[in-house]
This record gives sequence, structure tokens and C-alpha cells, in this order.
Amino acid sequence: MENSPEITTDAALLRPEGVSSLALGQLASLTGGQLLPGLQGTGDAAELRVSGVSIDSRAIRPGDLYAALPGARFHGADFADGARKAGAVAVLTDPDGARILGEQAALPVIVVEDPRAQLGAVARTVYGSQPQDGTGLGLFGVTGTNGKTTTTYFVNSILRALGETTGLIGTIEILADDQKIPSKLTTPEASTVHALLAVMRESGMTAASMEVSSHAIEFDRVAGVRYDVAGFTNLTQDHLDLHGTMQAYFDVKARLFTPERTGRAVVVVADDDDEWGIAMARHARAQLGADNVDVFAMRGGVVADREGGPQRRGADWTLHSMTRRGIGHAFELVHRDGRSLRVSTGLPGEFNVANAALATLMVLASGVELDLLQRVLDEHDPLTTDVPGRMQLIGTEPTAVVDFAHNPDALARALAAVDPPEGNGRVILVFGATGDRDKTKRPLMGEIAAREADVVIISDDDPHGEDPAAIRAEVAAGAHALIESGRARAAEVHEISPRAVAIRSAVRMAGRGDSVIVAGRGHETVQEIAGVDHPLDDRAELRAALEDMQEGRWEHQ
Ligand SMILES: CC(=O)N[C@H]1[C@@H](OP(=O)(O)OP(=O)(O)OC[C@H]2O[C@@H](n3ccc(=O)[nH]c3=O)[C@H](O)[C@@H]2O)O[C@H](CO)[C@@H](O)[C@@H]1O[C@H](C)C(=O)N[C@@H](C)C(=O)N[C@H](CCC(=O)O)C(=O)O
Ligand SMILES: Nc1ncnc2c1ncn2[C@@H]1O[C@H](COP(=O)(O)OP(=O)(O)OP(=O)(O)O)[C@@H](O)[C@H]1O
Repeated sequence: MENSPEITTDAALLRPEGVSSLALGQLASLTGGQLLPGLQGTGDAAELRVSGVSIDSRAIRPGDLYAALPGARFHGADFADGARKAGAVAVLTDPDGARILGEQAALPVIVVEDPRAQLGAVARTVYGSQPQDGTGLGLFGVTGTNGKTTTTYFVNSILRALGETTGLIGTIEILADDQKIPSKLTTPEASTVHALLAVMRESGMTAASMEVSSHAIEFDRVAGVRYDVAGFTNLTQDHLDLHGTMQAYFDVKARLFTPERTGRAVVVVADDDDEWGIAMARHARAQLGADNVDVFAMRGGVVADREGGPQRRGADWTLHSMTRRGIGHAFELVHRDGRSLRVSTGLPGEFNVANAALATLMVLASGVELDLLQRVLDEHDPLTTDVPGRMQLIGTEPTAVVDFAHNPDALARALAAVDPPEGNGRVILVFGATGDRDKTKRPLMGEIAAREADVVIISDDDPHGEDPAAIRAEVAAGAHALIESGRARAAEVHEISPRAVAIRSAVRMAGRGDSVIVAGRGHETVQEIAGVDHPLDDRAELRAALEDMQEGRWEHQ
């Protein structure tokens, strides 16, 4: 997949060929909005038709409706003139936007209280993205703090092995069969999501898997989308800058597991203490009916509704006979009723066992026969697919891995996954924290680094608008505090910037039996510092440093 052709266009510019153009009068009824004709005559305005929709004036195609949304920095209404020049037929906006546009607006305006919430229904109707006649794509959605990208790649890989032609929408890229479309967000805006689903269907795709971020649910990016199967990976600390509390973060994710959004669900529960996993399992069973939910417990399997009631039952699937297979694992999934599946994944870390189990059970939940699924798992090994920048093995002596862990839980698990067996080597970590994002996780990540690694090298992630040295200091404070408490594994904490130098230093420090892990940036190829993108690919830097070491350009320890 790495070498597939890339469609250079932005996903927001894609439009399906077959659209159901809608008259503004119909749109006003669909959205419950008020149609203001602006400079257009009243009668004429209601008859005008739109054949597309965009929330970005820079992505308008002739015939589009421009949804002018309030943003953190601007109001989209400020860009209505640009949208008109690009060919927009009308504007959908809120009362503030209508005030900005004024009574003499050059384009007709439909005013609704919350245009973002209407966007999904409008795009779904115009693009016919999910027709009711059974010709739509089989659609899989994955949410959770960590593991969304990996799980969607796994689902995609199993579906392909089953002979489906697939699409994928996520953080790394959007894939339409073998074609790549650059991805800016984990989950694109609703107008783009619906256009993509329609384009994929027109291009002959039969199934698609997509990541559903909490931002996407909060900002209605998946409004109007209904999944066949939705999957939940886990919930741990992240994005508290947006959600405020873990409960609020949970509540947003839980909105995916309702009849409006999905037909079936698969929920991972780590163990009997996994408060959020258990809560999601109970929520999904209550919302969708227990028979439409598969709860998979990695360990334990209680999960029963502690207050009793109709949803009272344990985990549906549990994990058995897990063994190491290369750097990955082989294991068995066993259902309460005795059915079982043998699964293996080549990706390291027990968390990838959870991701692989989730993907397998999501495909099973979509209606694939168990025997067929087992045959495909045995013959094609689909869960050994590469996932760019996710536990990606770059070298073996020392073990050298690039990973995307950028929150406390992921970092702890990634470090455990690269710990050399039987204490025969050290773990050397390079990482940093992102600027302008959840600051509370910085000292926590420093603490985890000092607890789980032998050598901690704190460097820079994307500082965005913040002072990189100040971010490093906040991370380092967590590491030093743990060392002072006497509970740390790390003996050394270094602050090294720029990141490429930090990576070289890590390789220079490593012996053959050690593990070097560069965490936090995964597949990313640019580092944003004060608004300027600088080329930086952890995988290329790590590979180059290892080559220099192997070719004897450095003295190896
Ligand atoms: C915090 C957040 O989600 N911000 C999103 C928000 O930006 P904003 O409120 O700042 O928008 P704005 O710049 O004020 O502009 C207002 C409106 O004017 C429009 N505009 C603006 C300029 C212009 O020339 N023409 C134009 O039409 C914009 O499209 C927008 O609709 O609306 C924009 C347009 O939809 C999004 O691109 C932007 O996502 C930014 C890029 C972002 O970084 N989002 C991240 C936090 C995000 O959503 N991440 C999650 C994944 C998280 C994870 O799991 O790790 C994701 O799903 O990707
Ligand atoms: N099930 C999991 N539990 C905990 N950590 C995980 C899990 N799966 C992956 N990780 C860790 O989280 C990192 C990100 O994984 P992945 O990209 O699959 O998740 P994501 O949910 O898509 O993340 P993001 O939304 O930030 O892109 C991985 O590089 C790995 O360190």
C-alpha cells in the first residue's frame, strides 16, 4: 500500500458524479431553516438548485451550497464572497452569519440555529451517500482514545482478504482501493465524509472502514452517517482541553453507540477494572440491544450490568491461549457459546492483540460466516499488515521502533511492548509533547517515561505556537519527580533538541540488545514550529542513524 498512487487533490474537493440536486425551497424544509433571498428575487431563490456542499470557501465547486460556520478564529460568513466567486449558489449559516451577510446578501441565505448539525443531512441527501436500497458500502466505524488507525487498517486488510474492494478514512490517509487521498483530519468534515462515501460507492468499492474521533462526534462530522458495525477500543486520558472531564469525553464517544449511528457494536474491555470499557459495553447493550453487541474482554470478563436488569450478562468473547509469534502474538477468541476463532498478528504489543481481536469481531459482526473468516485469517495472515508509524520496526540490532504513542496510556504500553526479554537490554526512549494541546498530560508522560524506560531523551514534538524549551521542561518535571521519589527505572534523563539529533543520540547510546523507541509522531513527515512546517520523518531519521552506526561511521558500544 505504501507505493500506491496518490490523488493529489484535497478530499474536500472530491464530488460524486451522480448527485440529487436540491432546490433551496426543499433545503429550507429539510433543515427547518428560513430562506432569505438576498439580492435574488423571492420566487427565483426557492427554485435555485444546489448540487454539492462545502464548509470551506476554498473548496467550493460551482453549484455548491456554502455552509458558513462559526469557528474558533473566524466566522465562515466572512468568506461568503470568495465562495460566491468560486461558484456557490447559496449560503447555509446561523443567525450571526446572517447578520454578517446582511439583508443585501449577494447570495440567497438559509438560516438555521446550528448549521453544523444540519450539514450531515444535507450532504447525505445531495450525494446519496448511504442509499436505502442496499447498494451502499458496508461501513465500519472505530472510536476510542488509542488504536483507531491500527484497527481500521486491520479491518481493511481482512475485508480485502475476503475479496472486498475497500475504502478507508483516517489519520494517515484516505484510501479508495489503491488510490491515496491526503488526509488532514482523523475524521473529515461531514460534507467531505458524505462525498467520499458516495465517490467510493461510485468507484465500485463495497466496504469502507473509518476512524471516528471524539472531535468528529462533538463537531457533527459524522452527522447523517450510519455504520453497520461500530467498534470501541478504549478510553484513557487525552483531549481534555476539548472535553474538560473524562466523563464528558466518554459521553461524546458513547453517542456513536446509539441506534441512530450504528446497527451493531463491538466493545473491548481490558479487564474487570476497566471502568470506561465496562461502561461503554453497558451503554451499547442498553442502546442497541444485547444481541447486537459483542463485548470482548482481554482479561476477566465480568462486564455484567452490576445493577442487574435485562442486560445482565458477562463478556461475549474472551481471550485464550495467547502466545508470542515472532514480535507479535497468536491467540484464540472464544465465545460464551463455544464458537472460537484462531487469530494472529505480527504487530508487537498486547494492545495490538486487542486491536486485532476488535477488527476480527467487527468483520464477523457484519455477517461474514465464521468458517470463511477463519479460512481467510489462516490463509492470508491479514493482521500482519503494515500500519505506517504504528509500532513500525525500523531495525533489529538494536530493536528500533517508530510509534505514534502521544498520550500517557499509549506511551506506557508502547514502552512495555519493546522491553527486551528477561531484562537483557535497555529501553531508550525519544519523545516530546505537542504544543497548544492538552497540557495536563505532559508531566504524566514524563513520569511514565521515567517509570518504563532506562534512558529518557526528551525532545520536541509539534511545538505549534509554544516555546519548545518550556514544553520540554514540563515533561522533564514529571520524569525528575519520579526519579526523586525513588520509583523510577530511568537513570538518565536528557533534553535534546532538535529531534533528529535526539534520535541520533539514542542510536549512539544503544547496544545491540537494547531497544530504541521514537514515540509520538509515527507517520508524520513535517514538524510544525511557530506556524512553519519543517520536513521531519522519524522513520527516515532513525533509519539513517542506524545505517551510519552499522556502516561503522560511529564507534558501536
Ligand atoms: C479545533 C478544531 O477542530 N478546529 C476545526 C475548526 O477550526 P476553527 O473553528 O478554528 O475554524 P476557523 O479557522 O475559525 O474558520 C471558521 C470557518 O471558516 C471557514 N473558512 C476559513 C477560512 C477561509 O479562507 N475560508 C473558509 O471557508 C472554515 O472552513 C471554518 O468552517 O473547523 C475547521 C474547519 O472545519 C477544522 O479544520 C478545524 O480543525 C483543525 C484543523 C484541527 O486541528 N482539528 C483537530 C483538533 C481535530 O479535529 N482532530 C481530530 C483528531 C483528534 C485525535 O483523535 O487525535 C480529528 O478528527 O482530526
Ligand atoms: N488498543 C490500544 N491501546 C492502547 N494503546 C494503543 C492501542 N493501539 C495502539 N496504541 C498506541 O497508540 C498509538 C496510536 O495508535 P493508533 O494510531 O492506532 O490510534 P489512534 O486512535 O488512531 O490515534 P490518533 O487518533 O491519535 O491517531 C500507537 O502508536 C500505539 O502506541
